[in-house]
Amino acid sequence: MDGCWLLLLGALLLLLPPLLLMEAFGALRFRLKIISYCALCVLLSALAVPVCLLKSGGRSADNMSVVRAFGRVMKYVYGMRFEVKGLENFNIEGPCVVISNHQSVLDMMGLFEILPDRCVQIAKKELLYAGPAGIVAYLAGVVYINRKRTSDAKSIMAEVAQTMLKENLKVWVYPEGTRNNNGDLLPFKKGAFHLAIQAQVPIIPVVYASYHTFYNQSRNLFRTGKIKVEVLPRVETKDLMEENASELTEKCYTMMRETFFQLSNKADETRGSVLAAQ
Ligand SMILES: CCCCCCCCCCCCCCC(=O)SCCNC(=O)CCNC(=O)[C@H](O)C(C)(C)COP(=O)(O)OP(=O)(O)OC[C@H]1O[C@@H](n2cnc3c(N)ncnc32)[C@H](O)[C@@H]1OP(=O)(O)O
Ligand SMILES: CCCCCCCC/C=C\CCCCCCCC(=O)OC[C@@H](O)COP(=O)(O)O
Repeated sequence: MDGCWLLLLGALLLLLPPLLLMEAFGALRFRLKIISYCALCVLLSALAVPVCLLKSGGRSADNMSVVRAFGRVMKYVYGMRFEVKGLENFNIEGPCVVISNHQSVLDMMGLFEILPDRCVQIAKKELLYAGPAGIVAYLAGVVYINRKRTSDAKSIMAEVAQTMLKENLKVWVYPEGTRNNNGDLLPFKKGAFHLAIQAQVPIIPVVYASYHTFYNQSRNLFRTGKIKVEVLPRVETKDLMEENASELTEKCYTMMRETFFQLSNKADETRGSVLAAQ
C-alpha cells in the first residue's frame, strides 16, 4: 500500500513541472498575442495618419472613415467574425449618442465593424499618448477626457453637446467608463445621458455579447471567435431635463443588461434564474 502512495506521489511530482510549464507558456502566449494586437493597432494607425492628413489636412470627423477602413483589417488577422442585428437603427437623421458595453481592447474590432459615418468616441486622455494610435484618434475627432477630474470632464462633455449639433456628429460613449470582462455590465456613469439630454438627441444603445468563449484574461484565453452584436432602437430624450439623467441611465442600463444576457446565452442571475444552455 505504501508503495502505491509513493508511486502516486512520484507520478504527481513528475507531472508538476510540465503542467507548470504549460501554464507559464499559456500566459506567455496570451501576453504575446495582446502585445501583437496593440502593435498591429499602432502599425495600422501609423499608416492611417498620412492618409487622414491628405484627406482633411488636420482634425476632422471625416477621418474616422479612414481609421475604420484600416481598423477593419484587425478582425481578419485575429479571426473574429461578427453577427450583427439591428443595424438599421443607426439610420437616423442628425446627431445622437451611441452607448455600448466595453469588455477589452478587442472592442476596437467590434467598434470598427459597425461604426456609422461621422461618429467620434469619448476616450480617456491617456490614450492620446499611445503613439500613432493616439494621434490618429485625435485626427479622427476623438474627444479626450480626464476621468480623474469630474468637473473638467463635465465641461468638455458640455462643449461636445454644442459641437455635435453644430457639426452633425454622432458621439460614441462607453458608459461603464472602463474595460470590464467579468461577464456582466458595470453600473453606468452618467456623462453620456447628460450629454444626450443637453443636446436633446436620441440615444442608441449597442450591446456586444460576452467574449467568455474566446477571450478571458484571467484564463489566458484569446482565440478566434464569433461576436454577436445588437443595435437597439433609439431611446428619445426630447423634453427630458437634467434631473431625469438618473432614470434615463437606469432605463438604458436595464435594457442593455437584459440584451447582454440574452446575446451571451446567460440568464440574469440577480433574478435567480438558471443559466441557459451555454
Ligand atoms: C487603425 C487602428 C486604430 C486604432 C486607434 C483607435 C481609435 C479609436 C479610439 C476609440 C477609443 C475608445 C476609448 C474608450 C475609453 O477610453 S473608455 C474611458 C473613457 N470614457 C468615459 O469615461 C466615458 C464614461 N464616463 C462618464 O461619462 C463619466 O460620467 C464622466 C463624465 C467621465 C465623469 O466621471 P465620474 O466623475 O466618475 O462620474 P459620474 O458619472 O459618477 O458623475 C458624477 C456626478 O456628475 C454628474 N455628471 C456627470 N456628467 C455630467 C455632465 N456632462 N453634465 C452634468 N453633470 C454631469 C453626475 O450626474 C453625477 O452627479 P449625481 O450623482 O447625479 O448627483
Ligand atoms: C511596436 C510596439 C508597440 C507596442 C504596443 C504599444 C502600446 C500601444 C497601446 C495601445 C494601442 C492601441 C490603442 C487602441 C485603443 C484602445 C482603446 C481601449 O480599449 O482603451 C481602454 C480604455 O477604454 C479604458 O481603459 P481602462 O480599462 O480604464 O484602463
